[in-house]
Amino acid sequence: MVKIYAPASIGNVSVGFDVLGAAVSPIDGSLLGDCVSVELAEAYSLTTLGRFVNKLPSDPEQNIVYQCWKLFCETVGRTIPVAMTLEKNMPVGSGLGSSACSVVAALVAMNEFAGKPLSEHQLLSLMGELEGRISGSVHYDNVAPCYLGGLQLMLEEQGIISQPVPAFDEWYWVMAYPGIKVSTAEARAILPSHYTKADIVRHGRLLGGFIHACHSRQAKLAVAMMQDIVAEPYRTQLLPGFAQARERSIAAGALACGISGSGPTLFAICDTLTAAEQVKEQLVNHYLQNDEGFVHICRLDTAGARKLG
Ligand SMILES: Nc1ncnc2c1ncn2[C@@H]1O[C@H](COP(=O)(O)OP(=O)(O)O)[C@@H](O)[C@H]1O
Ligand SMILES: N[C@@H](CCOP(=O)(O)O)C(=O)O
Repeated sequence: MVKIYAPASIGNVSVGFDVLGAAVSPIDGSLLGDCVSVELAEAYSLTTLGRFVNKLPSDPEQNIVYQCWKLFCETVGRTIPVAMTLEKNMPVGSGLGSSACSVVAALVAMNEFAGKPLSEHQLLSLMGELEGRISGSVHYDNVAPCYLGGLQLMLEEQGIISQPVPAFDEWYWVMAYPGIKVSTAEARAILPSHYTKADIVRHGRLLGGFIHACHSRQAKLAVAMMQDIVAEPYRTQLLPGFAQARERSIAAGALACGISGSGPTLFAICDTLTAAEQVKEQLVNHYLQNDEGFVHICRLDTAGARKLG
């Protein structure tokens, strides 16, 4: 039996729409991610369990894990009969890369089970394709960090999909999921299809500046560059209380704050645990909308998808 855990991720990280992503894990050791296990069986089956199992599609063939199994078998050229189990610990439509967690855990588990017939590059390509089926267009900013860990920049040139960017070890990432759903496909559909030349120039300056600041170890500059002009101005309307929650987070000591993926999860970066705890308190009291919501203080998850059993 192979069991794989795949961690939550922050798509875009404000400044890199579709091209920057970060994997995160709570500092209290809890697992914020999905697990998929695979064992030999006479025929394919999928069992689902976990806190958010009731948010999955009722038709098992609509579950992305089934589609992962099917595409994996097609790619390796043989039908592999397995019993798969998905522990759905991630809320669906949360902005925490929930579908990516299932996709990454399922494909890594299948690859391990089958004796690693696919390379890292082949697996990542499949992950992007499956994520594209769900959100309407291929983007790797959740699957790449979820699979490979850390802060990842999508390159998609010269046979390279993604490469790591050095982040700042002192940063805490406070993740607040309010408990409501935002569909990634819908949050993508409301974005403009054209941007002005001024926006393009500013976006290039911010993203280039952020990556430069990471490589030259200038944390203050990196934080200053974390501005989202591509998605946030248009998506804020989908996130009740986001603008106020951001103001409260900054007032409580956060260095930066933005939408995680397409939301509704918000992330806030702090450079001390004291500040992270103060931000967490503000978000628990003012951003959560129901008892499905939660706030976790996280660190970057540098390991990515990994074997649990
Ligand atoms: N294993 C799965 N995990 C999450 N979503 C799934 C899964 N299988 C199918 N889906 C469907 O994929 C869509 C995921 O929605 P999306 O807004 O992209 O979520 P997220 O941003 O959290 O990944 C939902 O319609 C959901 O029903
Ligand atoms: N770059 C994508 C990221 C979507 O992340 P998700 O966690 O909301 O699926 C986007 O912003 O659309």
